[in-house]
Amino acid sequence: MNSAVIVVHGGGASCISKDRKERVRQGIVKAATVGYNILKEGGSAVDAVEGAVVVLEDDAEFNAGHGSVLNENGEVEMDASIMNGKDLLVMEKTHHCFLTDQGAAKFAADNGIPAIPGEQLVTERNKKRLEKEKHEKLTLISSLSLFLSLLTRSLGTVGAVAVDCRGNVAYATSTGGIVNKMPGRVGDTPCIGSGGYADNDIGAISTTGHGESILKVNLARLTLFHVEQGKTLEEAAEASLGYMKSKVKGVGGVIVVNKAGDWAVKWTSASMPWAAAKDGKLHSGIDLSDTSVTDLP
Ligand SMILES: CC(C)C[C@H](NC(=O)C[C@H](N)C(=O)O)C(=O)O
Repeated sequence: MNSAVIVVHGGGASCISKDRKERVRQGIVKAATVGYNILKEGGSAVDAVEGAVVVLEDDAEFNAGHGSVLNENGEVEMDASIMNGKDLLVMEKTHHCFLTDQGAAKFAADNGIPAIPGEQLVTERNKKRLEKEKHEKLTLISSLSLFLSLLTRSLGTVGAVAVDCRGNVAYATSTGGIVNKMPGRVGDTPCIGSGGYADNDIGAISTTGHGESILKVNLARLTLFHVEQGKTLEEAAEASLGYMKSKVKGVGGVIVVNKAGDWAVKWTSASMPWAAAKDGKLHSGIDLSDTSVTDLP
């Protein structure tokens, strides 16, 4: 029997205020705990990553589901993907890999998923964020302010990777994308190989960061390629994030697990809220300096 492992992330954040930090940590810990309990009850890795990501989608602190950032028109347009490492299956109820817009809405309705009006996902914080972004875009004069605005543009994409007791791995990633994006913009998050990847023979990974950069280097598959070549999860993550930075100046973060139950978290953004549950212990952190380990209930 494999030991169950789940790792979750809450995006590649920039500087988070102290009180928000606490709410973010609570959300991340809750998601990891929910996912871990699913695994402990014998649930599959796919069920665990889905359960963990749903917790974060419902939490308005994160840029996914309720609390998603807004596009140029002030609307929510979300991207998400999920994958089973057992058979590389992306969907359980269709053989297709991608569904968008009206087709996705019809598929959800046909499967009994209740429709929620887009406005219900819009929060005051994100309305303000869009206004600020639009204003800054008009007044940007120095490259420093451009850099700072890029750093704060989008934070709170969510993701999870897990190994279940049967040794299957899975990932799920979900996001509202980047604030003030063009309607119709598709990021890395729904794209298999960029927003994540899962293959029992290698491992599972979920990514966050500048979507256009992640897409250009296929960050998820690139990281697992390094694992296939014999690097440790940590070394592989460092190599792929380093490549993305040097090649396209993109920052981001990844969480990775393998069948053996090894796990790693790595980021080149200022910080990345994350939590990992394994062997009854919960590891979590936001900045490089604040990793903590506690016993799970
Ligand atoms: C500045 C970055 C590190 C923030 C990061 N953004 C995303 O992950 C966006 C997603 N990959 C996309 O492009 O649609 C976040 O949400 O935390």
